[in-house]
Amino acid sequence: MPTIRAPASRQTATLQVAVKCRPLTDNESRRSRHIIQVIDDKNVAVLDPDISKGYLDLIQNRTKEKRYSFDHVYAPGCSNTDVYKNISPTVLGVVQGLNVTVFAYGSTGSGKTYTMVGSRSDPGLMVLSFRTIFDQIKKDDSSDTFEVSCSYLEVYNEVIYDLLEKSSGHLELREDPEHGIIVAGLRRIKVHSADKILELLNIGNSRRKTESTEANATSSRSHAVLEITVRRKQKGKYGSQVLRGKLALVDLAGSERASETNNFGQKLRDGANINKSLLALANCINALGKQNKKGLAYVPYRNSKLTRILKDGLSGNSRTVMIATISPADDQYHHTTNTLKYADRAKEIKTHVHKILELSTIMLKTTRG
Ligand SMILES: Nc1ncnc2c1ncn2[C@@H]1O[C@H](COP(=O)(O)OP(=O)(O)OP(=O)(O)O)[C@@H](O)[C@H]1O
Repeated sequence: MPTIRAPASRQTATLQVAVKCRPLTDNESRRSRHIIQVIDDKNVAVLDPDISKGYLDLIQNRTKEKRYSFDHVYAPGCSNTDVYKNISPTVLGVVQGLNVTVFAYGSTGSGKTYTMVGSRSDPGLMVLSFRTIFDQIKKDDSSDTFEVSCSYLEVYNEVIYDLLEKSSGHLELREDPEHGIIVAGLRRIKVHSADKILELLNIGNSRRKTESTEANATSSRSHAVLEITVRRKQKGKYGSQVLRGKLALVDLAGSERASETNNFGQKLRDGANINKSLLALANCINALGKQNKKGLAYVPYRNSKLTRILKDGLSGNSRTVMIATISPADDQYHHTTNTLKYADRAKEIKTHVHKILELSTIMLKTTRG
């Protein structure tokens, strides 16, 4: 169906960046020190992992302690619901025809899957998002009608698979003049309740490639993208128009150092491919951050499937939230500061948000007269 942009609603948005620190795991509590100090709901310090340094080192700047500021900082005691409370208004833009992207970024074992998928007692952002979308639709007292559909894919070793297909073949990315980057042949299922999406999410997650690595017992070896599309049909004086909003929820695979995971063979190759796409993502974040500070810079989206899929979320028509996940353990200092460095750069990224209107057949007939 042909689409047009709604020019009146076009606005610039800044990427919203939040940091979530998980608690020490039981294993870590025995061998690691907690080095994350959440100063307040916007500021966080990573303490020097070397405890031999004292006050004098600190004032003479000989310490590796680092401080950062973000839109939100969540301490280890915070639940996924606490995180969701602050992003819920953004997520609900999807019911008004806006595109929204939420992604978790962090090293292996830092809590990305926990944040996006969660557990029964602490549901993650994917589950909380689609529950509130359906609640919002139920509460809507206009005469608009809604159609919700969902797709779920993974990028594993630079190959795209449909997580909603039992034995999915390799899927290809295509550039569509109206819809931007699309995944050809990806199944999109119409859903009428949050429970149905939860069922699809669980089926998809059971098909996701996970492995036990030294760094995380159930490490995600693929990047997963759950996409929820809401088509809102509005009846007006001159026929009807359809607003189309899209919510992309992304759980990235963890970046890791081969030397730390003790992987070899296939696992090592997986790790290299995961790192390749995460490096491409980091390079895009770098370039986009520079672009907003110093003007135009080349952004290498085409270097990986992941960055092509995330292109809209990173600079195009999307309100975007990045949740940087970190571990509080002292032996993760380098991973943590690396994650926070990219999160800090991502704060500079701007997107350009506008509603997408689909021209309905009624309207086309009217305009064709
Ligand atoms: N907020 C939290 N509260 C309690 N446990 C948590 C929390 N966040 C993460 N964990 C635990 O930490 C471990 C690693 O988390 P998770 O699997 O989400 O990491 P990940 O970043 O997705 O890792 P990978 O990239 O390897 O897939 C899991 O055992 C998880 O249950």
